Parts: sequence; structure tokens; C-alpha cells
Amino acid sequence: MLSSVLRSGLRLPAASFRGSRTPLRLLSSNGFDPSIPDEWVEEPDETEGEWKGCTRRFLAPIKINSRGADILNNPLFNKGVSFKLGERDRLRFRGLLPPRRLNMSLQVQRVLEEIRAEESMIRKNEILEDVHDRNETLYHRILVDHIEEMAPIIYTPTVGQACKEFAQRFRRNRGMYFCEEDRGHMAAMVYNWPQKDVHVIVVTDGSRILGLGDLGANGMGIPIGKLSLYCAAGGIAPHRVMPVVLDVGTDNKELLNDPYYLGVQKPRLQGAAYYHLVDEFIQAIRHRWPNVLIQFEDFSSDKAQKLLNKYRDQVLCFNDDIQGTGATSLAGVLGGLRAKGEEPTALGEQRILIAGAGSAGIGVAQVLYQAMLEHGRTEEEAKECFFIADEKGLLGVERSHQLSPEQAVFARETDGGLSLNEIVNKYKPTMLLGMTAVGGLFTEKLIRDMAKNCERPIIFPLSNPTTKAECSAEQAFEWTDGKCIFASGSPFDPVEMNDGRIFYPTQCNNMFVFPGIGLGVTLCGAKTVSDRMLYVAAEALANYVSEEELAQGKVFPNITTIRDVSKKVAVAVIEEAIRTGQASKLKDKHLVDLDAFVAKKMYDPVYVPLIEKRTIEI
Ligand SMILES: NC(=O)C1=CN([C@@H]2O[C@H](COP(=O)(O)OP(=O)(O)OC[C@H]3O[C@@H](n4cnc5c(N)ncnc54)[C@H](O)[C@@H]3O)[C@@H](O)[C@H]2O)C=CC1
Ligand SMILES: CC(=O)C(=O)O
Ligand SMILES: [Mg+2]
Repeated sequence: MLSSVLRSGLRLPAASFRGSRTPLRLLSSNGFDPSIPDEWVEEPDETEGEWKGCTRRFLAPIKINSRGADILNNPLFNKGVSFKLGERDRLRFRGLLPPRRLNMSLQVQRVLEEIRAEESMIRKNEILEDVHDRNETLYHRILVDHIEEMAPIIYTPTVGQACKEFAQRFRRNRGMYFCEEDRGHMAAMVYNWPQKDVHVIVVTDGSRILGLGDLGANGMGIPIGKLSLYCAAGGIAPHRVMPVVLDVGTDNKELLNDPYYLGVQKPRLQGAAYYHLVDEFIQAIRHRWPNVLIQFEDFSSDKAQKLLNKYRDQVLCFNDDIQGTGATSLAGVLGGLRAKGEEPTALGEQRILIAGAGSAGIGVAQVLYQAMLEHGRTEEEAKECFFIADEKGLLGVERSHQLSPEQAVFARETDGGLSLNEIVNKYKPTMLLGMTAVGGLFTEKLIRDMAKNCERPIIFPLSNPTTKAECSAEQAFEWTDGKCIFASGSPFDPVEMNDGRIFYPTQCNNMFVFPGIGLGVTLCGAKTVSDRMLYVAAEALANYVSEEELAQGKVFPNITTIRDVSKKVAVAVIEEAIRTGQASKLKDKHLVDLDAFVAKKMYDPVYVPLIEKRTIEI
């Protein structure tokens, strides 16, 4: 139509073209001008043309089943005041929004201003989660473009407080809950979930939320936070993720007596009843979504390893605290060796003191141990490198009957029961890794002694949230006179020493691997997550760190690069799946340029035109 008008030589007013600043006047017969100035509704749209130097590709419309106000109430489709007038008409909610349209960058700006005006981290979290509940595209755009600022708000440390106050702050549903009452119904219940194509589930039973212990159903904050990172950092689309709490009760007395607590107020299920419930959940999930990835998160150690052992070869799953933390820590340790000018093979010559023998501590030990075997060490040589201690001291063989099989592997023949200080003084470890959830456990004496015995000790207090970190960045740098190689589970600011030197702590957190692992296995159609996949994920992460970063003591990349890191991790995982014949979904054309394939598949939060399905079908 437009082209035929142009061909006929008629000249349209400039205002009929998008972006023009001249209002198109439509005078009615009584002289009333019914039009509104063009610029009120036609803010230039940054989703077309350029966004931060990248040309947007053609955006195919999404056909949706709903119309009218339902769309405004659906956070997956809602664009708030960014809906264009034509779209408001087309989808039948014209008049339900204020007339002025803001483009996405103005919406982002407005939320940023609101967040930055707030002092309290939990209020910032609330503001962002309100956006999450209203408009997922905007929420994820903010995360993608401002991840360094936003990660501590939606993830550790603030997510810890968000979980503790989950019931008090509860606004609206997000995720699914399964409890004992649901036994026998789960296969039907999973069909209540409104999205038909779920790719990733993060599930917790709330028994060990970060280092905060049993938070019961309040633990839902963790799957929500992890899945936000899956979308923003791992490029999984938000309609493809599902947070889950298996509400098996709680042994937390405060919650059992809290009138506002929203979970089951009974002691935790134990024994067969517990495992049957988990099993029914897994079967129900896989009945509806046979290829879904299940990430076990924050299960107490007594259950975590057993569940992993039971399902790891049957189901596409992994345990983030055991395996994700293991892979991430391996990357950090390899980075630390590189920073010291040592080869990766030097891993097998280290003396590694791990404080904490739970899921994370043993998971890290297992992955480091496997890496040593990869580098040619024998099992005996590799085991000799480890000194693992819990609150009763160094794990020794005399306690084998009390230890899990996974812990028993690392029990020492001699010196069982030595304290951390005694181990440091006797064995002079080169690394001290903390996964105890005991804030401040690494004392000044312990760290000074580490530095006395080792020129550049690797010190990783990995417990979360910040209050549970075994030491702070400032303490570690000060007590080692800036010599240590430091990374922590929760973020710390750079440290300026009295002499003006500045040290940059980096974050050793499984967020650097789980989004990429999830992206990789779901894209290629893997049936299980293998140990080798975790190993190559660790390598990809370690290789991402540049020589310049290492020279500054940074053993992990800056979080601003996390999307690219996830892409590299995903590519490495897919290559491993191809090598072992697990990449069932990939076609030859995808193999030509795996990097480009993965990049193209990653969710990019932009507003996509919406059209009503029924309109098309008529
Ligand atoms: N940075 C990261 O990516 C990750 C960090 N973590 C953090 O690691 C911590 C531990 O997690 P899990 O292993 O799952 O918990 P867990 O409760 O299973 O393990 C804690 C371990 O610390 C030991 N412990 C307690 N007090 C101690 C003391 N005074 N001295 C030495 N050992 C002591 C316990 O006996 C237990 O073995 C949590 O704070 C968690 O947030 C966990 C996963 C990932
Ligand atoms: C980071 C994490 O998974 C944890 O602290 O449990
Ligand atoms: Mg965790």
C-alpha cells in the first residue's frame, strides 16, 4: 500500500514515517484534533536497529493464546508501558495503559534509578523481583546489561536474606511445591505448570540453604535466584525454567512456630518416605518433560550425595553444590597455579587443606582428585595431597565407620583429629579452601601461618553468604601482606592496603559453570551429565582468564563476562557430548561453527512483536 502510494508520486506528510518528530494532524469535522503528538507514542525503538553496537536481527512475532488485560498480567509477555500503540490496538488493551510509551532503555533507566536510590540490599532485591513478577523481559535485560551490580542483589549474598524472609515477603506464585500430601498426584500436578517446554529445573528441599541451614520452603528463593542466572547468564529462555521446592517439612524450630511460615509445619520426612517422595517427583517431571535437566541444589549432605549417586546415570541431572562447586574450584585452583607460574600438572604436587567435609568440601576434593588422575598421578599419590577437616578435625581412618564412602576416600592414615592450626603447622599446605559455613573460621594466626610456610598460598573462603565467609578479602590480603591468591564464594570489594597497593578479589562461585553446563546439555540433547563434562567446563572457565587478569591476582573472570563464559562452557560441554556420542539433538550443520550455534540459541531479552493466535487462524 505504502509503496503504491509512493509510486503514484503522492507525497505523504513526514510524520507518517516512524521516528518523525512532526505530529500528524487529523482534524475532525468539528475542528477537534483527535491525534496525540507522534513522539508520545513512538519513542525510537532500540530493539530495531542497534543495541550497544550489535545489529538486531529480524524479530519473528510470537503467537500467543491470550489477549487484552491477560497479556498485561502475564510477565512473560508483558512489556508494560513499552507496548506500541499499534500493538495495544492489535492485542485489544488500548486504553488500559497510560498513553505515553517508554522504550526499553528508558524503562531500564527508571528501574536502575529506583534501585540505586535504595540503601538496603533487600529493598533493591524487592524492587527487582517486582519487575521479575511484572515483566520478565525487562528484568532479564537489566540483569544481562548490569550483571555485576545486580548479581549480589538477586543472588549471594542478598538471596540468603530473601530466603529467610521469604514468607513475610511473599507476593505471588513462582515455581512449584511438592509435599507428602501430593504423593500419588505428582504426575498430574506437573501439568498445572503453564509452560509446555521446560528445559531446566532447579530443585531444593530447603535443608541447607547457602550456609544458613534448614530454611524449609523458604528455600524457594534459591531455585529462583539460580534460574535467573540460567536465563541472564546462560541464555535459557525464562519460559523454559521451573523452580521447585520439595517441601518435606522442616526441623527449624523457628519456622515450625512461625504463624506466617508458608511451608509444611511438620518435622522433616526421613528414610524411605523421603526417598519415595523424591522419586515420584523425578518420575513425574520426566513423564512430562523427558529431556529436562534437573539441578539438585542445597540439599543437606546426608541426602545430596545419595540422590546424586542414585540418579546421575539414569537422568539428566547434576548436583550444583557437589559437582558445580568442584568444577569451579578446579578452575580457580588451576588459575592460581598459572598465576604462580606453575603448570597444571603441578596440581598433583599441592598440599590441599579443605575445611568442611560436606557436599561442597567433598565435591571439590573429588573434582581436584579426578583432575590429578587426568594429569597422570596414581590414586595413592593423589589422595596424599588432601587434608580434609570438619569440626572434629582432620578426617582420619579411625573415624571411617562414621564417614560416608565419599569422605572415607580422603581419610588419612595418621594424624586424624588434628586441628586446622596443627595441620597448617605440620603439613604446610599450599592451599586453604573453606566450605564450613562458619564465618570467621580462618583466624589471623591460621592465615599468617599459611603465608609463613608458602610463598603464595591459595586462600578460598567459599562459604556463602558473606556473613559465613571463613575470612574476608581484606583479612586475607592484610595477613599475608598481599601475597595470597584469593577468591571467595560471595563478592568482596577490591582492597586497598595502607601502602596504596590495590588487590582485586574474584568470585569462586558455581554460577560460573552451572548456566553453561545447562545450556550445553540441553542444546545437544545429552542424556546424562558426565564427570568429563564437568572437567571440560572447569578447563573452559580456567582458560577464560587472561594473563593480565592473572598478573593482578584474578583467578576468575570478571562477572561482566559471564554470558560469554557460559557460552564457552556450553561449547566445551557439547564437544564432550559429541566425543562420547551423547549429542543426539545436533545436526551436521550445527557442527560447522559450534560457537555461532550456541550464541544464536542464547536467549536475548528484547521485546518481540506479539500477535494473537486466533487472529492468525481465522
Ligand atoms: N562458592 C560456592 O560456589 C559454593 C559455596 N558453598 C558454601 O559452602 C558451605 C558449605 O556447604 P555444604 O558443604 O553443602 O554444607 P555442609 O553442611 O554439608 O558442610 C559443612 C561442613 O563443614 C564442617 N564444619 C562445621 N564446622 C566446622 C569447623 N568449625 N571446622 C571445620 N569444619 C567444620 C561440617 O562438619 C561439614 O562437614 C556453605 O556455606 C555453602 O554456601 C556451597 C556450594 C557452592
Ligand atoms: C553457591 C551455592 O550454591 C551455595 O552456596 O550453596
Ligand atoms: Mg548451592
